[in-house]
Amino acid sequence: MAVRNLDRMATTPTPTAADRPDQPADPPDGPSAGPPARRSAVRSLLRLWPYVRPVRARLLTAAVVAIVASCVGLVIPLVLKWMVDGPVAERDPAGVGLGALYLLLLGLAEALLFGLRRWLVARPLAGVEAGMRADLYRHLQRLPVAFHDRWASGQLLSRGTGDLALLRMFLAFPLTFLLVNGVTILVGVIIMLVQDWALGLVILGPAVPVLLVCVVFEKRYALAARRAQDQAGDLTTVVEESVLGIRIVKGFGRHRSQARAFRELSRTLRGTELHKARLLATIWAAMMALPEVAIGAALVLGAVRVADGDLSAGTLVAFLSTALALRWPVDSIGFLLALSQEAATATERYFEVMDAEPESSATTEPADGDRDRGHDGDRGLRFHGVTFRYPDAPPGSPPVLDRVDLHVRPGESMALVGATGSGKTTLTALVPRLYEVTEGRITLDGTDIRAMSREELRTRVAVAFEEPTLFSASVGENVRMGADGDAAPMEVERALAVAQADFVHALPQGVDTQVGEQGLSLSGGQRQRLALARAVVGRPDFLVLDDPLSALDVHTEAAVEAALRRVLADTTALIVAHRPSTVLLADRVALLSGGRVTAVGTHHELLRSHAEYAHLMSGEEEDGR
Ligand SMILES: Nc1ncnc2c1ncn2[C@@H]1O[C@H](COP(=O)(O)OP(=O)(O)OP(=O)(O)O)[C@@H](O)[C@H]1O
Repeated sequence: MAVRNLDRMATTPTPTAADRPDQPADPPDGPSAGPPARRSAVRSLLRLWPYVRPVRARLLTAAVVAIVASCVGLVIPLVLKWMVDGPVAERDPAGVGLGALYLLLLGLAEALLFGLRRWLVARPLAGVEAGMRADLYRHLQRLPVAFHDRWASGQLLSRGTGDLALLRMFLAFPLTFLLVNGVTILVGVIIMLVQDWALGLVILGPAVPVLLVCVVFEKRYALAARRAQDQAGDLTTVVEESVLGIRIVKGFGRHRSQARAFRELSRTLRGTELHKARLLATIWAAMMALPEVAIGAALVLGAVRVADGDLSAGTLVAFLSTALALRWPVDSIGFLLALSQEAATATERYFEVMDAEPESSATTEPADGDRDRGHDGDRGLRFHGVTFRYPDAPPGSPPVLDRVDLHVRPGESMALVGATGSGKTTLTALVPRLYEVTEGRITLDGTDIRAMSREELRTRVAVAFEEPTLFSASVGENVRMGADGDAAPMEVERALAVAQADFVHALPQGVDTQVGEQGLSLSGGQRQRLALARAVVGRPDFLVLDDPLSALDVHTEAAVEAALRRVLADTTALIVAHRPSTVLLADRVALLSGGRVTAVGTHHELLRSHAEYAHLMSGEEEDGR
């Protein structure tokens, strides 16, 4: 199926956030889970509280330290006033020297306090980020396959990396500095009003237009930030698909079209980022220009009043120094608001995934029919009127599986045959509960699989798929994953022998050889055999194999089957098969057609009695002989 996905990727670009540049992008979580059209940034950010709670004391201390540091900065103008009206006016060099010493000490204290703040927050915030990332990863593992079918992996990756980094930055800077700057501005304004209330009012003049600009900016920036973050997720998806599908991209000469798709997405993202930059530039300009005009006006008015003798020169110096000291806290508000908006968006995107319902671990009561488990007719693997429709299938579309009845007897191996797209993979995916049946039930030795815990089910049922996924680990570790990682070396050897994976011993470090990302350094057949060894290492009662031997030559396949029969004589197996060679090795065959099992029998019986089966097998019948 992965190969199919890559094929699709190479030919049909999926719709992305970038295709909808005029709207905030919907998360790819189905129609109902889109972001609210208008949301409160504060409410979104409040959801971070459970993560911030454990480090709240540190954050609060850091904020207090920053406020003290900032207020220390505001004392400097008062020392200046004292110097200008005192020692400077009186031409007292010792007093000026003392004043300079005070200024130096105040500056030093301010710098040290800001340094202390950074030290206080660095470690706990790295912990918050790591904790959130661990929760996200854990949650992703628990989400049903249907969720992963719907979501582009790049969207998930970008949430686990870029968005979380944004959140750490928000907790380190904007969260603290919006508070620190707010308090600094308040204290500074009070100092200025106390110095001279008329000049203070002049300085306060631009407050109303600045507030209006902030409100408009906040709304627009929220939309732009959401769009940019979603588009970054789309871009990650394209990069990831191109890297994973590099063989198909190269094999089909798709590098130009992939490069074009990448360019288009990055151009769209660049456009959105420029839009954000323009919004940011506008608010910076407003936040810098308006207070600057007010300071200019206060300077003129103050100078006139000093000339008239209404105001002391020291007061004017102190007043203007305070106003200038407030410039950075005011100027940076736009930037801090922008970061806060991005953090609110990142929080929403994070919780869109975290809010998705995980696989339920609850078990249901066994149906009445399940109570007499062990009854001969019920033993083995049984499908009872199983109907299945994919969760994201269009409403009204016919089910993929329609009232399927099938009984694989204990110890029997049953081949599942059907035209491409007939639902074979889907049927096998229902046994380990990768998807839940829509109607009907599946029983293992008479027990409904929904009445078992997932752990129990996955101990009893092992699976291997046509496209084998190997993890970046040693061969042994990959195989042991089939037995909760605790299979003895003897068991691993046995499983490798069943899967005819003798090639492992010729690898540089034998079973300790690392296999690369997705085992790309091994051949398709070798990977399939390792995946099969992983499936059998735990000696499962039930084995579900989705055409896992397709890449093997007929002789190796026969050897694998013979070993499987010998070693796993008690195992009940359902094997999706395309080739007559595979089918011949099964005890019986079930034909899946039109979503139903239309015939069950031995290969030869079906060949004689069933035209569709004969037709399906005819393509390779000659080769199989
Ligand atoms: N995740 C999914 N979401 C929605 N529809 C799906 C999904 N996976 C498969 N389908 C659809 O379900 C139907 C059965 O697919 P399935 O993969 O089970 O067929 P198959 O018999 O295994 O085919 P093949 O022999 O080609 O592997 C197809 O029409 C397919 O498009």
